[in-house]
Amino acid sequence: MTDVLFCLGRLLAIAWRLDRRRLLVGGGLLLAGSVATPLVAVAAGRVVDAVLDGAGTAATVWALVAGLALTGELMLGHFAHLSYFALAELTEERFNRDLVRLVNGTDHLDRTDDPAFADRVDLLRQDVMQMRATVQSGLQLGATAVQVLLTAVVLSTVSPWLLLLAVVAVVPVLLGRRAETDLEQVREQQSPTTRGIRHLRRLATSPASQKEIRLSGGADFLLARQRALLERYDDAMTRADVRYALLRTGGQLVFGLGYVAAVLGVFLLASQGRATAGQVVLTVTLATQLSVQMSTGIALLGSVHRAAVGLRRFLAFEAEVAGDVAPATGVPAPARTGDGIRLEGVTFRYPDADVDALADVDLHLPAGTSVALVGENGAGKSTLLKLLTGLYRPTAGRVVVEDVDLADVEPAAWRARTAALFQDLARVELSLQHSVGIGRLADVDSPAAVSAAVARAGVAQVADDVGHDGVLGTGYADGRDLSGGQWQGVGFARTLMRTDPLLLVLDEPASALDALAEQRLVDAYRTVAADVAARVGGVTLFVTHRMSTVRLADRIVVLEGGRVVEQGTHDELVAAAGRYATLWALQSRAYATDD
Ligand SMILES: Nc1ncnc2c1ncn2[C@@H]1O[C@H](COP(=O)(O)OP(=O)(O)OP(=O)(O)O)[C@@H](O)[C@H]1O
Repeated sequence: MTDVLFCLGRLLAIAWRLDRRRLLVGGGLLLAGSVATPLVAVAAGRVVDAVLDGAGTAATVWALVAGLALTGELMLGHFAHLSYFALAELTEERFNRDLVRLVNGTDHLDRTDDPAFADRVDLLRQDVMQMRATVQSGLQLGATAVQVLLTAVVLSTVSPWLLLLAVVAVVPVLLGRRAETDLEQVREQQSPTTRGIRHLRRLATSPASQKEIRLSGGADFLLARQRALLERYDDAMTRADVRYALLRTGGQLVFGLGYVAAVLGVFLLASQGRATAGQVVLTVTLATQLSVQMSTGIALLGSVHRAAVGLRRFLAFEAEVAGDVAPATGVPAPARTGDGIRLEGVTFRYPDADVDALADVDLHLPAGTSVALVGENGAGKSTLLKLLTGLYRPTAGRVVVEDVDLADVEPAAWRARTAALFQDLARVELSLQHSVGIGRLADVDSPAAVSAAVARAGVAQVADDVGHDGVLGTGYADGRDLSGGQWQGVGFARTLMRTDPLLLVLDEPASALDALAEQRLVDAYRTVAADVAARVGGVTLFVTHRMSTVRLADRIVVLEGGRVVEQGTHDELVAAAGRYATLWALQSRAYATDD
């Protein structure tokens, strides 16, 4: 019960802050409506007694009271609904906003890569929907409690023994709550399965994967896997539903027996002349109402209880995120670098992985240089970039910028001084202005800043075709879809919104580009790298498998199995006749053969 009270207190306090007028109007109308139900029963009893006494006027007055109470109850309910519906919308919006902030609020990506984290976010989304309804449920629960209280008071005027009926009515409430808790537990245990079902559904229908699925004929395979998961989910939920139904039926049965005893008791009193016919009618009506009120109460309590579980989950998540956000250390990012960036004994292992993705890496990236990272698939190149951009924290060792450990630099300050284009770049389906502008929020609405970034990235043609207000992609509006290479170009422009990065990172920036576009990108990259180097001593780090581009770098670092195995200039590494020289020879030969 403490959970329910805590949840109601918290949500009503939020609703109070969001719109106290609506909360008061909705609550007030519901409370007024709750008086009407017992009043109808009292009036019905009085009508019967008045008719039996031959008191026509009294019968008419009480009949009018009953009619008015009934009409009032319906109308008040309707107007109350308008108020709490609007409140529910506001509450949902507020929690959704918080959720987006929290999911993006951690300083590091470590948990975002974790499937369990995705489960939790999925569940939190459902919790928000549940909490949306709870302001309404909470108010209705209050009104129902008042109804039950009034009903009990009126019943006690017939016989104090009838108060026992209200006590018996608590049994279904308790069993109902127990049933809800059990069901909620099973639902939570099943969340990896439901996530799997949703994932397979998305995989089979999303435009990104549709082509391959269709061509490979994989739809049946996905459907079969989805069916297997659905069966597992249905099995678990059916068992849980049966337990739920049994517990609730047990509770209702206890109340049913109490109800029968109460009605028989009043019949007995009437036969002894100790109760009037009107009181028999009153008891039968109120006892029936009590049953309805109690089951409404149980349902509402269940809904609030579920919301309470969700709210606890939400608050725990909020506290965790707060714990993950480094306290503002006050160490700002340096204005420019003279020494560059150093990795000292850096080791990194992904959560739940068995081996290190990077092991004991010592590396100096001198200020103002452009560095190419080379290595086979899985060598650790992208991981290194993620550590340098501060998205991950090293498991051991440190990244140092101008003698300051990156761990001590305020994450937001470091992020503001890094610009990155990752190979799994985000297709930001907004207007071109915002899709590019979001790269530097201060200039998100500045057409001049976006035009400059677009020009520097060499994708002015796309901007000319689409226009700044033209929507990119077809995800939410009738926008213009771009080719893979054009998306990459737009991503590059987004990266270049940051004009003074200490670290510019490009992970396979040309993987989707044709030869001409690649050349344009390489030219743009060289200009930008030189500019960044001259102005702030920034380091440009890029990953590419194309050796012709690698060759242009001031320095080349070769990674293998998470370790740095070679580094130097192109000429030095070719002369060393090691790993790099082999890769260079392989690609040169391929080009020579192509020729
Ligand atoms: N999110 C993750 N969770 C667990 N392991 C991961 C994750 N991302 C990468 N890895 C593993 O870490 C190692 C290094 O991966 P990384 O993506 O850094 O390689 P890469 O050199 O960039 O490869 P590629 O050239 O294919 O992009 C690989 O063994 C990979 O399987």
